[in-house]
Amino acid sequence: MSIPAPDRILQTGLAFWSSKVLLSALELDLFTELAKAPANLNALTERLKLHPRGAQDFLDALVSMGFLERHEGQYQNTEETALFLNRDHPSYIGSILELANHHLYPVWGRLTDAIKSGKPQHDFADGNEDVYSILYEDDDKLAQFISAMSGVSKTSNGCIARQFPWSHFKTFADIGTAEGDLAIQVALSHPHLTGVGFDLERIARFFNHNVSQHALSDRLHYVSGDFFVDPLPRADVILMGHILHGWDMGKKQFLIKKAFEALPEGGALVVYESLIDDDRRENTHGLLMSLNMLVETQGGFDFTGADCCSWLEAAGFSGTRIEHLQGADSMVIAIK
Ligand SMILES: C[S@@+](CC[C@H](N)C(=O)[O-])C[C@H]1O[C@@H](n2cnc3c(N)ncnc32)[C@H](O)[C@@H]1O
Repeated sequence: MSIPAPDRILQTGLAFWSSKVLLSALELDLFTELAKAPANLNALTERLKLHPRGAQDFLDALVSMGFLERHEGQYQNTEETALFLNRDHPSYIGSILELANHHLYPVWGRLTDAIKSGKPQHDFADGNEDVYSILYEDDDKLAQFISAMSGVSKTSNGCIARQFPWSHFKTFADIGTAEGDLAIQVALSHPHLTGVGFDLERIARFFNHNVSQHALSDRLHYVSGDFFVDPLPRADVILMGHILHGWDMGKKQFLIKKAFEALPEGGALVVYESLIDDDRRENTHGLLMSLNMLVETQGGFDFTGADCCSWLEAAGFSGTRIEHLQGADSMVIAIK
């Protein structure tokens, strides 16, 4: 009979150590600095303005975690960090980690209060404000959040562009598009499509800038609106990425109904999230994402594929099916 070991308990209980080392490395722009050229301890200590006391342990912790390499005293990025954590590289995904470092890390520090009270844990959480109206009051936080959305969604967006049967459709609308990464990836892969990004008015400049950088302004357009107030743009395919999980049950149903109304017969709704497995015991990321909605929003929660299919069918959709995208993300496809 094997005796249980405490290793996993300790690893999880202290996981914030390694998490914070990675987040601080990003905050210090270490990976971007090393993308210019490998450097030794002294050079990095000076360039990043580190105190000598912790510098070597910090850098070697990153080596041991597999985020840096060290050869003959010279530190350099790994293939992974060079690709994803160098701010100057097009595949940079660090913006979600920047959001985690500045915003989520302190808010998650109050998780116990959230679990006991059922309330979000921002400083403003006692009011009834929605998280966006507060986050978007500050230009820097807005820019960070919008770019973080592309960081967290980029890989799944690429899967949706490849996996969904786009050849059957001509138009699409991405609801809550942020800076339009999904719309751009879909349009780049399928030149016959035209699309709309729909989001709050304050996001327009981020979307338009991103779209023009990809020379897609002739096929992708922005429509400003509030999805709780304004009609959704009409299109053959409506996409909702990480939208429904941010809201309570009534608002989820309201948005699904609006999507149904905006689609033609035969049109498709694609909902994509970190769907929780139906038995609620395997997709840890999906379950933690739901707790993230607890600390972040007034009533949001994540859900299983079966939950989502049943809500879509209740709204009149048929032919619902679930397809895995990558990592913890899956999409639910439903036909009107
Ligand atoms: C969690 S982000 C998801 C962004 C993107 N779809 C993705 O998956 O990366 C939610 C998006 O919904 C937008 N949003 C929030 N409330 C909205 C509202 N009332 N009307 C329209 N868009 C809204 C936000 O501005 C944000 O871009």
